[in-house]
Amino acid sequence: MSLVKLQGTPSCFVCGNENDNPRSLGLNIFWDNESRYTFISFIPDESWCGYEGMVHGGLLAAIIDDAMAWSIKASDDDIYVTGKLTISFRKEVRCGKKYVAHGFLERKEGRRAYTSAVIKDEEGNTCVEGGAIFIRVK
Ligand SMILES: CCCCC/C=C\C/C=C\C/C=C\C/C=C\CCCC(=O)SCCNC(=O)CCNC(=O)[C@H](O)C(C)(C)COP(=O)(O)OP(=O)(O)OC[C@H]1O[C@@H](n2cnc3c(N)ncnc32)[C@H](O)[C@@H]1OP(=O)(O)O
Repeated sequence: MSLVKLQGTPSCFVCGNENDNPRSLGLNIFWDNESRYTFISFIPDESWCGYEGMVHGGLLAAIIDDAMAWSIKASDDDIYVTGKLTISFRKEVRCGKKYVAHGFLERKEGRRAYTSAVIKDEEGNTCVEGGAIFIRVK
């Protein structure tokens, strides 16, 4: 594994910093140059919950979205926005446990970039799967 830290977007809800966005989760995003995927490690706390102890699915979707956006951005200076996002919640994500998200750029077709992502627990179980079509805006 050869991880490179990506710069993040200062005001981003997922990968920003507390000065530019006090509500940001402040997650660090890394790029694995060998495996060609993004790497986001996180331990959700109670403030991430929907039901008690269970992490809110919308918040996991935001992490998945970021993991995929940065899989494009890692090798492309153009700006892409999420056009279509799909999520499958396979296994509950619990507060206080450690997880990792990976985003993959599958292919590009014209202005579209097709991506996929997973969130796994420490045992390697897939908890969330995602897919997206991003559209290049410039
Ligand atoms: C925009 C400024 C952003 C500034 C950012 C600055 C710095 C960023 C730096 C680093 C960023 C790194 C990481 C980012 C971190 C987090 C990422 C979060 C991402 C988001 O959270 S971002 C918010 C949610 N996102 C939106 O807020 C999009 C709203 N929406 C639109 O802005 C338009 O809807 C748009 C532009 C999508 C299309 O509009 P349009 O008029 O330009 O293009 P048009 O409709 O002609 O489609 C052209 C081709 O895309 C295909 N196409 C279009 N839509 C599709 C869809 N939904 N599904 C499948 N294919 C689709 C067509 O089928 C056609 O395909 P074809 O060319 O083959 O015919």
